[in-house]
Amino acid sequence: MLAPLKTLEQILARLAETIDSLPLTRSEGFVSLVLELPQALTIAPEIPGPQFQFTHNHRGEVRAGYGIAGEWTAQGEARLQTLRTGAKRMSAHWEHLDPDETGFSGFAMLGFASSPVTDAPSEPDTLPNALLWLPELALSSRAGQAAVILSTALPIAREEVFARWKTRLEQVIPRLNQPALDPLTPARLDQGPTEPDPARWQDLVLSALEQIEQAHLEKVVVCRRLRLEGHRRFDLTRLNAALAYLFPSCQVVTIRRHATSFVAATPERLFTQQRDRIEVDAIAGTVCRAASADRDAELTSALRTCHKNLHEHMVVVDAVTDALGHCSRHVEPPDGPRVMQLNNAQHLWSLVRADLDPGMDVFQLAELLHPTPATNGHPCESARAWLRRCEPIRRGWYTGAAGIIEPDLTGELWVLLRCAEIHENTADLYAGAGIVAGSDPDSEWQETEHKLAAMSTALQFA
Ligand SMILES: C=C(O[C@@H]1C=C(C(=O)O)C=C[C@H]1O)C(=O)O
Repeated sequence: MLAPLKTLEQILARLAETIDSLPLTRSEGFVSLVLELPQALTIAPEIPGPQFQFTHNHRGEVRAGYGIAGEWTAQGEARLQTLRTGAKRMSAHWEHLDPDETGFSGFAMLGFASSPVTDAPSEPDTLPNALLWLPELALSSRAGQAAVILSTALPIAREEVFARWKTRLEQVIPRLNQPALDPLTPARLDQGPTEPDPARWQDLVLSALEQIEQAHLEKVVVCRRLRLEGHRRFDLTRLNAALAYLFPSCQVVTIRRHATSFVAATPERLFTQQRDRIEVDAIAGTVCRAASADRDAELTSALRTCHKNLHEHMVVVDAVTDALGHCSRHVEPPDGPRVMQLNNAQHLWSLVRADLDPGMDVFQLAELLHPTPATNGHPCESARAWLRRCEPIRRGWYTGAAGIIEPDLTGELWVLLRCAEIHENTADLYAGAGIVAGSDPDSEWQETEHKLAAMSTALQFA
Protein backbone atom coordinates (compact mmCIF):
# COMPACT_ATOMS: atom_id res chain seq x y z
CA MET A 1 0.00 0.00 0.00
CA LEU A 2 1.34 3.43 -0.90
CA ALA A 3 1.76 6.04 1.82
CA PRO A 4 -0.71 8.92 1.32
CA LEU A 5 2.07 11.39 0.45
CA LYS A 6 3.46 9.04 -2.14
CA THR A 7 -0.03 8.78 -3.64
CA LEU A 8 -0.30 12.57 -3.76
CA GLU A 9 3.07 12.83 -5.49
CA GLN A 10 2.08 10.25 -8.09
CA ILE A 11 -1.27 11.86 -8.79
CA LEU A 12 0.30 15.30 -9.16
CA ALA A 13 2.82 13.81 -11.58
CA ARG A 14 -0.01 12.18 -13.55
CA LEU A 15 -1.87 15.50 -13.61
CA ALA A 16 1.21 17.29 -14.96
CA GLU A 17 1.61 14.61 -17.67
CA THR A 18 -1.99 14.69 -18.82
CA ILE A 19 -3.17 18.26 -18.40
CA ASP A 20 -2.04 19.30 -21.88
CA SER A 21 -4.41 16.78 -23.47
CA LEU A 22 -7.44 18.58 -22.01
CA PRO A 23 -9.43 20.93 -24.27
CA LEU A 24 -9.06 23.83 -21.81
CA THR A 25 -9.51 26.58 -24.36
CA ARG A 26 -12.93 25.39 -25.53
CA SER A 27 -15.42 28.25 -25.27
CA GLU A 28 -18.01 26.50 -23.09
CA GLY A 29 -18.86 23.36 -21.13
CA PHE A 30 -16.90 21.26 -18.67
CA VAL A 31 -14.00 18.88 -18.70
CA SER A 32 -13.20 16.11 -16.21
CA LEU A 33 -9.91 14.33 -15.74
CA VAL A 34 -10.20 10.88 -14.15
CA LEU A 35 -7.14 9.48 -12.35
CA GLU A 36 -6.83 6.13 -10.64
CA LEU A 37 -6.44 5.87 -6.86
CA PRO A 38 -4.36 2.97 -5.58
CA GLN A 39 -6.87 1.88 -2.94
CA ALA A 40 -10.65 1.65 -2.48
CA LEU A 41 -12.26 3.98 0.05
CA THR A 42 -14.55 3.17 2.96
CA ILE A 43 -15.32 6.78 3.82
CA ALA A 44 -14.34 10.16 2.38
CA PRO A 45 -12.47 12.73 4.44
CA GLU A 46 -14.08 15.83 5.92
CA ILE A 47 -12.44 19.00 4.64
CA PRO A 48 -13.57 22.57 5.42
CA GLY A 49 -15.60 24.12 2.60
CA PRO A 50 -18.41 22.94 0.31
CA GLN A 51 -18.65 19.18 0.33
CA PHE A 52 -21.00 16.27 -0.16
CA GLN A 53 -20.62 12.61 0.57
CA PHE A 54 -22.67 9.45 -0.10
CA THR A 55 -21.45 6.29 1.64
CA HIS A 56 -23.18 2.92 1.37
CA ASN A 57 -21.51 0.32 3.52
CA HIS A 58 -23.23 -2.83 2.16
CA ARG A 59 -22.68 -1.81 -1.44
CA GLY A 60 -19.08 -0.83 -0.71
CA GLU A 61 -19.65 2.49 -2.44
CA VAL A 62 -18.39 5.95 -1.64
CA ARG A 63 -18.95 9.09 -3.70
CA ALA A 64 -17.86 12.48 -2.50
CA GLY A 65 -17.43 15.94 -3.95
CA TYR A 66 -15.38 18.96 -2.85
CA GLY A 67 -15.44 22.54 -4.13
CA ILE A 68 -17.57 23.82 -6.98
CA ALA A 69 -16.82 23.47 -10.70
CA GLY A 70 -20.42 24.23 -11.68
CA GLU A 71 -23.68 24.83 -9.87
CA TRP A 72 -27.29 25.62 -10.61
CA THR A 73 -29.88 26.57 -8.02
CA ALA A 74 -33.64 26.95 -8.36
CA GLN A 75 -36.85 27.22 -6.38
CA GLY A 76 -40.56 27.28 -7.10
CA GLU A 77 -42.80 24.82 -8.93
CA ALA A 78 -40.52 24.78 -11.98
CA ARG A 79 -37.34 24.11 -9.97
CA LEU A 80 -36.60 20.71 -11.49
CA GLN A 81 -37.25 21.89 -15.03
CA THR A 82 -34.89 24.82 -14.39
CA LEU A 83 -32.15 22.52 -13.14
CA ARG A 84 -32.80 20.11 -16.00
CA THR A 85 -32.07 22.88 -18.50
CA GLY A 86 -28.72 23.52 -16.79
CA ALA A 87 -28.00 19.79 -16.59
CA LYS A 88 -28.75 19.21 -20.28
CA ARG A 89 -26.32 21.97 -21.22
CA MET A 90 -23.72 20.49 -18.86
CA SER A 91 -24.20 16.99 -20.26
CA ALA A 92 -24.04 18.13 -23.91
CA HIS A 93 -20.69 19.88 -23.41
CA TRP A 94 -18.94 17.67 -20.87
CA GLU A 95 -15.74 16.00 -21.98
CA HIS A 96 -13.98 13.25 -20.02
CA LEU A 97 -10.37 12.17 -20.16
CA ASP A 98 -9.63 8.86 -18.44
CA PRO A 99 -5.95 8.21 -19.23
CA ASP A 100 -5.68 5.41 -16.64
CA GLU A 101 -8.72 3.66 -18.20
CA THR A 102 -10.43 3.42 -14.83
CA GLY A 103 -13.95 3.33 -16.28
CA PHE A 104 -15.05 5.94 -13.73
CA SER A 105 -16.58 9.22 -14.82
CA GLY A 106 -17.50 12.56 -13.33
CA PHE A 107 -20.81 13.06 -11.56
CA ALA A 108 -22.95 15.79 -10.11
CA MET A 109 -25.08 15.93 -7.01
CA LEU A 110 -28.75 16.79 -7.25
CA GLY A 111 -30.66 17.64 -4.10
CA PHE A 112 -33.81 19.48 -3.21
CA ALA A 113 -35.99 20.49 -0.29
CA SER A 114 -39.26 18.77 0.44
CA SER A 115 -41.38 21.61 -0.89
CA PRO A 116 -40.57 23.76 -3.94
CA VAL A 117 -42.04 26.73 -2.15
CA THR A 118 -39.90 28.28 0.53
CA ASP A 119 -42.09 30.54 2.66
CA ALA A 120 -39.37 32.35 4.54
CA PRO A 121 -36.44 33.88 2.65
CA SER A 122 -33.69 31.30 2.99
CA GLU A 123 -31.13 32.11 5.63
CA PRO A 124 -27.58 32.53 4.33
CA ASP A 125 -26.53 29.35 6.12
CA THR A 126 -29.22 27.01 4.74
CA LEU A 127 -29.08 24.98 1.55
CA PRO A 128 -30.77 26.45 -1.53
CA ASN A 129 -34.22 25.02 -2.28
CA ALA A 130 -32.88 22.91 -5.16
CA LEU A 131 -29.28 22.43 -6.17
CA LEU A 132 -27.33 20.76 -8.95
CA TRP A 133 -23.64 20.70 -8.13
CA LEU A 134 -20.65 19.55 -10.14
CA PRO A 135 -17.75 19.31 -7.69
CA GLU A 136 -14.21 20.44 -8.50
CA LEU A 137 -12.75 17.28 -7.01
CA ALA A 138 -14.79 14.09 -6.73
CA LEU A 139 -13.95 10.72 -5.22
CA SER A 140 -15.61 7.56 -6.42
CA SER A 141 -15.04 4.10 -5.03
CA ARG A 142 -16.81 0.83 -5.80
CA ALA A 143 -16.04 -2.85 -6.24
CA GLY A 144 -12.60 -2.42 -4.68
CA GLN A 145 -11.51 0.29 -7.12
CA ALA A 146 -11.35 4.04 -6.78
CA ALA A 147 -10.68 7.20 -8.75
CA VAL A 148 -10.30 10.90 -8.22
CA ILE A 149 -12.09 13.08 -10.76
CA LEU A 150 -11.04 16.69 -11.33
CA SER A 151 -13.53 18.95 -13.11
CA THR A 152 -13.59 22.51 -14.35
CA ALA A 153 -15.77 24.88 -16.33
CA LEU A 154 -14.33 25.97 -19.68
CA PRO A 155 -12.52 27.97 -20.91
CA ILE A 156 -9.76 28.18 -18.34
CA ALA A 157 -6.02 28.89 -18.41
CA ARG A 158 -3.78 25.86 -17.90
CA GLU A 159 -1.86 27.45 -14.99
CA GLU A 160 -5.05 28.45 -13.21
CA VAL A 161 -6.70 25.06 -13.37
CA PHE A 162 -3.48 23.28 -12.50
CA ALA A 163 -3.06 25.42 -9.37
CA ARG A 164 -6.69 24.91 -8.32
CA TRP A 165 -6.65 21.15 -8.77
CA LYS A 166 -3.28 20.87 -7.06
CA THR A 167 -4.60 22.72 -3.99
CA ARG A 168 -7.65 20.44 -3.81
CA LEU A 169 -5.56 17.30 -4.25
CA GLU A 170 -3.22 18.45 -1.49
CA GLN A 171 -6.20 18.89 0.83
CA VAL A 172 -7.90 15.58 0.08
CA ILE A 173 -5.42 12.89 -0.98
CA PRO A 174 -3.24 12.82 2.17
CA ARG A 175 -6.39 12.33 4.22
CA LEU A 176 -7.73 9.30 2.32
CA ASN A 177 -8.15 6.13 4.35
CA GLN A 178 -6.48 7.53 7.41
CA PRO A 179 -6.62 5.14 10.33
CA ALA A 180 -9.96 5.26 12.14
CA LEU A 181 -10.14 7.91 14.82
CA ASP A 182 -9.84 6.72 18.37
CA PRO A 183 -13.32 6.25 19.75
CA LEU A 184 -14.69 8.80 22.16
CA THR A 185 -16.81 7.88 25.13
CA PRO A 186 -20.49 8.25 24.14
CA ALA A 187 -21.59 11.74 25.11
CA ARG A 188 -24.79 12.67 26.81
CA LEU A 189 -26.98 14.87 24.63
CA ASP A 190 -29.30 17.48 26.12
CA GLN A 191 -32.83 17.59 24.74
CA GLY A 192 -33.90 21.00 23.52
CA PRO A 193 -37.38 21.89 22.31
CA THR A 194 -39.44 19.44 20.29
CA GLU A 195 -41.88 20.90 17.83
CA PRO A 196 -44.77 20.24 17.88
CA ASP A 197 -44.81 19.36 21.58
CA PRO A 198 -46.72 16.20 22.60
CA ALA A 199 -50.00 18.09 23.21
CA ARG A 200 -49.86 19.84 19.83
CA TRP A 201 -48.94 16.52 18.20
CA GLN A 202 -52.13 14.96 19.59
CA ASP A 203 -54.18 17.83 18.12
CA LEU A 204 -52.42 17.55 14.80
CA VAL A 205 -52.93 13.78 14.47
CA LEU A 206 -56.57 14.06 15.58
CA SER A 207 -57.18 16.79 13.04
CA ALA A 208 -55.53 14.60 10.34
CA LEU A 209 -57.78 11.71 11.38
CA GLU A 210 -60.81 13.98 11.08
CA GLN A 211 -59.80 14.82 7.49
CA ILE A 212 -59.42 11.10 6.83
CA GLU A 213 -62.80 10.31 8.35
CA GLN A 214 -64.41 12.98 6.18
CA ALA A 215 -62.67 11.39 3.16
CA HIS A 216 -60.71 14.57 2.29
CA LEU A 217 -57.53 12.56 2.78
CA GLU A 218 -56.61 8.90 2.79
CA LYS A 219 -53.16 9.34 4.33
CA VAL A 220 -50.97 12.19 5.54
CA VAL A 221 -47.45 12.16 7.01
CA VAL A 222 -47.08 14.33 10.09
CA CYS A 223 -43.59 15.40 11.18
CA ARG A 224 -41.71 16.76 14.13
CA ARG A 225 -38.35 18.31 14.91
CA LEU A 226 -36.21 17.71 17.95
CA ARG A 227 -33.23 19.79 18.99
CA LEU A 228 -30.29 18.06 20.65
CA GLU A 229 -27.30 19.84 22.17
CA GLY A 230 -24.00 18.01 22.54
CA HIS A 231 -21.40 18.75 25.16
CA ARG A 232 -18.76 18.83 22.43
CA ARG A 233 -18.81 20.04 18.83
CA PHE A 234 -20.16 17.21 16.65
CA ASP A 235 -17.39 15.67 14.58
CA LEU A 236 -18.73 14.75 11.14
CA THR A 237 -16.06 12.14 10.41
CA ARG A 238 -17.05 10.27 13.54
CA LEU A 239 -20.74 10.79 12.83
CA ASN A 240 -20.40 9.38 9.30
CA ALA A 241 -18.44 6.40 10.57
CA ALA A 242 -21.02 5.73 13.30
CA LEU A 243 -23.93 5.98 10.84
CA ALA A 244 -22.22 3.73 8.29
CA TYR A 245 -21.59 1.16 11.03
CA LEU A 246 -25.07 1.32 12.60
CA PHE A 247 -26.95 1.50 9.28
CA PRO A 248 -24.87 -0.50 6.78
CA SER A 249 -27.80 -0.99 4.39
CA CYS A 250 -28.67 2.73 4.38
CA GLN A 251 -27.23 5.56 2.33
CA VAL A 252 -25.32 7.91 4.59
CA VAL A 253 -25.53 11.39 3.13
CA THR A 254 -23.69 14.54 4.16
CA ILE A 255 -24.19 17.84 2.36
CA ARG A 256 -22.42 21.00 3.44
CA ARG A 257 -22.27 24.36 1.72
CA HIS A 258 -21.79 26.63 4.70
CA ALA A 259 -21.37 26.19 8.44
CA THR A 260 -24.45 23.97 8.77
CA SER A 261 -24.26 20.37 7.55
CA PHE A 262 -27.21 18.25 6.51
CA VAL A 263 -26.66 14.59 7.44
CA ALA A 264 -28.94 11.59 6.86
CA ALA A 265 -28.81 7.79 7.05
CA THR A 266 -31.72 6.87 4.84
CA PRO A 267 -33.11 3.44 3.96
CA GLU A 268 -35.31 4.73 1.13
CA ARG A 269 -34.50 5.37 -2.52
CA LEU A 270 -36.79 7.70 -4.37
CA PHE A 271 -35.47 5.69 -7.33
CA THR A 272 -32.48 4.15 -9.05
CA GLN A 273 -32.38 4.67 -12.80
CA GLN A 274 -30.01 2.68 -14.98
CA ARG A 275 -30.55 3.41 -18.64
CA ASP A 276 -34.25 2.59 -19.20
CA ARG A 277 -34.72 0.57 -16.00
CA ILE A 278 -36.07 2.07 -12.81
CA GLU A 279 -36.43 0.65 -9.32
CA VAL A 280 -38.33 2.46 -6.55
CA ASP A 281 -38.47 1.65 -2.83
CA ALA A 282 -41.99 1.89 -1.46
CA ILE A 283 -41.49 1.97 2.30
CA ALA A 284 -44.33 2.60 4.75
CA GLY A 285 -45.69 0.80 7.77
CA THR A 286 -43.35 0.71 10.75
CA VAL A 287 -42.86 -1.07 14.06
CA CYS A 288 -39.92 -0.95 16.47
CA ARG A 289 -37.29 -3.63 17.16
CA ALA A 290 -36.98 -5.65 20.34
CA ALA A 291 -33.85 -6.93 22.04
CA SER A 292 -35.31 -10.40 22.61
CA ALA A 293 -35.41 -12.50 19.44
CA ASP A 294 -38.88 -13.86 20.25
CA ARG A 295 -40.40 -10.44 20.85
CA ASP A 296 -38.67 -9.12 17.71
CA ALA A 297 -40.16 -11.95 15.62
CA GLU A 298 -43.59 -11.20 17.11
CA LEU A 299 -43.26 -7.56 16.10
CA THR A 300 -42.23 -8.56 12.57
CA SER A 301 -45.16 -10.87 12.18
CA ALA A 302 -47.58 -8.26 13.60
CA LEU A 303 -46.23 -5.79 11.03
CA ARG A 304 -46.82 -8.22 8.17
CA THR A 305 -50.44 -8.81 9.15
CA CYS A 306 -51.56 -5.46 10.60
CA HIS A 307 -54.36 -4.07 8.46
CA LYS A 308 -53.52 -0.43 9.28
CA ASN A 309 -49.85 -0.84 8.31
CA LEU A 310 -50.67 -2.81 5.15
CA HIS A 311 -53.14 -0.13 4.07
CA GLU A 312 -50.60 2.64 4.79
CA HIS A 313 -48.09 0.69 2.72
CA MET A 314 -50.36 -0.05 -0.23
CA VAL A 315 -51.22 3.65 -0.59
CA VAL A 316 -47.53 4.21 -1.39
CA VAL A 317 -47.19 1.17 -3.67
CA ASP A 318 -50.26 2.20 -5.67
CA ALA A 319 -49.16 5.84 -6.01
CA VAL A 320 -45.67 4.79 -7.18
CA THR A 321 -47.09 2.23 -9.64
CA ASP A 322 -49.47 4.87 -10.96
CA ALA A 323 -46.68 7.49 -11.34
CA LEU A 324 -44.47 4.99 -13.19
CA GLY A 325 -47.37 4.22 -15.51
CA HIS A 326 -46.96 7.76 -16.87
CA CYS A 327 -43.35 7.27 -17.97
CA SER A 328 -42.93 3.54 -18.62
CA ARG A 329 -43.49 0.97 -21.35
CA HIS A 330 -44.02 -1.70 -18.73
CA VAL A 331 -44.48 -1.61 -14.95
CA GLU A 332 -43.81 -4.92 -13.19
CA PRO A 333 -46.16 -6.12 -10.44
CA PRO A 334 -44.79 -4.83 -7.12
CA ASP A 335 -42.32 -7.14 -5.41
CA GLY A 336 -43.37 -7.24 -1.74
CA PRO A 337 -44.19 -6.28 0.85
CA ARG A 338 -41.24 -7.77 2.65
CA VAL A 339 -39.84 -6.49 5.95
CA MET A 340 -36.81 -4.22 6.03
CA GLN A 341 -35.06 -4.42 9.37
CA LEU A 342 -32.92 -1.58 10.65
CA ASN A 343 -31.54 -1.45 14.15
CA ASN A 344 -34.08 1.14 15.30
CA ALA A 345 -37.17 0.13 13.29
CA GLN A 346 -38.66 -2.36 10.83
CA HIS A 347 -40.63 -1.28 7.81
CA LEU A 348 -42.88 -2.82 5.18
CA TRP A 349 -40.96 -2.51 1.92
CA SER A 350 -41.93 -3.20 -1.69
CA LEU A 351 -39.85 -2.79 -4.81
CA VAL A 352 -41.56 -1.33 -7.84
CA ARG A 353 -39.67 -1.81 -11.12
CA ALA A 354 -40.41 -0.63 -14.63
CA ASP A 355 -39.01 -0.30 -18.17
CA LEU A 356 -39.01 3.42 -18.83
CA ASP A 357 -40.06 5.23 -21.96
CA PRO A 358 -36.98 6.17 -23.99
CA GLY A 359 -35.17 9.37 -23.04
CA MET A 360 -36.35 9.72 -19.44
CA ASP A 361 -33.90 11.44 -17.10
CA VAL A 362 -33.53 11.90 -13.36
CA PHE A 363 -35.20 15.31 -13.39
CA GLN A 364 -38.35 14.08 -15.12
CA LEU A 365 -38.50 11.06 -12.83
CA ALA A 366 -38.06 13.17 -9.70
CA GLU A 367 -40.85 15.42 -10.92
CA LEU A 368 -43.17 12.42 -11.32
CA LEU A 369 -42.26 10.59 -8.14
CA HIS A 370 -41.59 13.27 -5.53
CA PRO A 371 -43.22 13.42 -3.04
CA THR A 372 -44.57 9.89 -2.66
CA PRO A 373 -47.24 9.23 -0.01
CA ALA A 374 -44.41 7.75 2.12
CA THR A 375 -43.52 11.30 3.17
CA ASN A 376 -46.46 13.42 2.02
CA GLY A 377 -49.81 11.67 1.78
CA HIS A 378 -52.66 10.81 -0.52
CA PRO A 379 -54.27 12.30 -2.54
CA CYS A 380 -51.03 14.17 -3.17
CA GLU A 381 -52.35 17.71 -3.65
CA SER A 382 -54.84 17.55 -0.75
CA ALA A 383 -52.11 16.22 1.56
CA ARG A 384 -49.74 18.97 0.44
CA ALA A 385 -52.36 21.64 1.03
CA TRP A 386 -53.23 20.26 4.48
CA LEU A 387 -49.56 20.10 5.48
CA ARG A 388 -48.94 23.65 4.25
CA ARG A 389 -51.86 24.83 6.36
CA CYS A 390 -51.31 22.77 9.51
CA GLU A 391 -47.73 21.51 9.82
CA PRO A 392 -45.99 23.58 12.51
CA ILE A 393 -42.41 23.11 11.25
CA ARG A 394 -40.60 23.93 8.05
CA ARG A 395 -39.20 20.66 6.70
CA GLY A 396 -36.37 22.15 4.64
CA TRP A 397 -34.46 19.28 2.99
CA TYR A 398 -35.99 16.66 5.32
CA THR A 399 -38.24 14.50 3.06
CA GLY A 400 -36.62 16.13 0.05
CA ALA A 401 -34.23 13.98 -1.98
CA ALA A 402 -30.56 13.91 -2.93
CA GLY A 403 -28.32 11.72 -5.01
CA ILE A 404 -25.84 11.29 -7.78
CA ILE A 405 -26.40 12.26 -11.41
CA GLU A 406 -24.29 10.60 -14.11
CA PRO A 407 -23.13 12.46 -17.23
CA ASP A 408 -26.06 10.98 -19.23
CA LEU A 409 -28.48 12.41 -16.61
CA THR A 410 -29.51 9.03 -15.24
CA GLY A 411 -28.79 8.30 -11.59
CA GLU A 412 -30.15 7.62 -8.17
CA LEU A 413 -31.97 9.76 -5.62
CA TRP A 414 -32.51 9.01 -1.92
CA VAL A 415 -35.37 10.29 0.22
CA LEU A 416 -33.85 12.44 2.97
CA LEU A 417 -35.00 10.72 6.16
CA ARG A 418 -33.39 9.91 9.52
CA CYS A 419 -31.55 13.18 9.25
CA ALA A 420 -30.34 16.26 11.08
CA GLU A 421 -29.10 19.75 10.39
CA ILE A 422 -25.91 20.10 12.36
CA HIS A 423 -24.16 23.27 13.45
CA GLU A 424 -21.28 23.07 15.92
CA ASN A 425 -22.79 21.19 18.89
CA THR A 426 -26.45 21.67 17.93
CA ALA A 427 -28.46 19.16 15.89
CA ASP A 428 -32.04 19.54 14.68
CA LEU A 429 -33.44 16.06 14.03
CA TYR A 430 -36.56 15.33 11.99
CA ALA A 431 -38.99 12.42 11.85
CA GLY A 432 -42.55 11.78 10.77
CA ALA A 433 -45.22 9.10 10.73
CA GLY A 434 -47.91 8.23 8.24
CA ILE A 435 -51.45 8.76 9.54
CA VAL A 436 -54.27 6.63 8.11
CA ALA A 437 -57.64 5.50 9.48
CA GLY A 438 -56.93 3.60 12.68
CA SER A 439 -53.72 5.49 13.60
CA ASP A 440 -53.27 6.32 17.25
CA PRO A 441 -51.53 9.62 18.21
CA ASP A 442 -49.48 8.07 21.03
CA SER A 443 -48.24 5.13 18.95
CA GLU A 444 -47.35 7.50 16.09
CA TRP A 445 -45.38 9.67 18.53
CA GLN A 446 -43.54 6.54 19.70
CA GLU A 447 -42.82 5.70 16.06
CA THR A 448 -41.17 9.10 15.55
CA GLU A 449 -39.12 8.49 18.72
CA HIS A 450 -37.78 5.25 17.20
CA LYS A 451 -37.00 7.01 13.94
CA LEU A 452 -35.23 9.87 15.75
CA ALA A 453 -33.12 7.30 17.59
CA ALA A 454 -31.26 6.52 14.34
CA MET A 455 -29.53 9.89 14.41
CA SER A 456 -29.50 10.50 18.16
CA THR A 457 -27.65 7.23 18.80
CA ALA A 458 -25.00 8.02 16.21
CA LEU A 459 -24.63 11.60 17.50
CA GLN A 460 -23.56 10.28 20.89
CA PHE A 461 -20.44 8.91 19.20
CA ALA A 462 -19.70 12.05 17.15
C1 LIG B 1 -41.38 10.02 7.42
C2 LIG B 1 -40.47 9.12 7.76
O1 LIG B 1 -40.43 7.85 7.28
C3 LIG B 1 -41.34 7.40 6.30
C4 LIG B 1 -42.59 6.93 6.91
C5 LIG B 1 -42.76 5.61 7.30
C6 LIG B 1 -44.01 5.17 8.02
O2 LIG B 1 -44.83 6.03 8.34
O3 LIG B 1 -44.15 3.98 8.33
C7 LIG B 1 -41.78 4.67 6.96
C8 LIG B 1 -40.70 5.01 6.22
C9 LIG B 1 -40.62 6.31 5.56
O4 LIG B 1 -41.16 6.24 4.29
C10 LIG B 1 -39.32 9.48 8.64
O5 LIG B 1 -38.45 8.63 8.83
O6 LIG B 1 -39.28 10.61 9.12
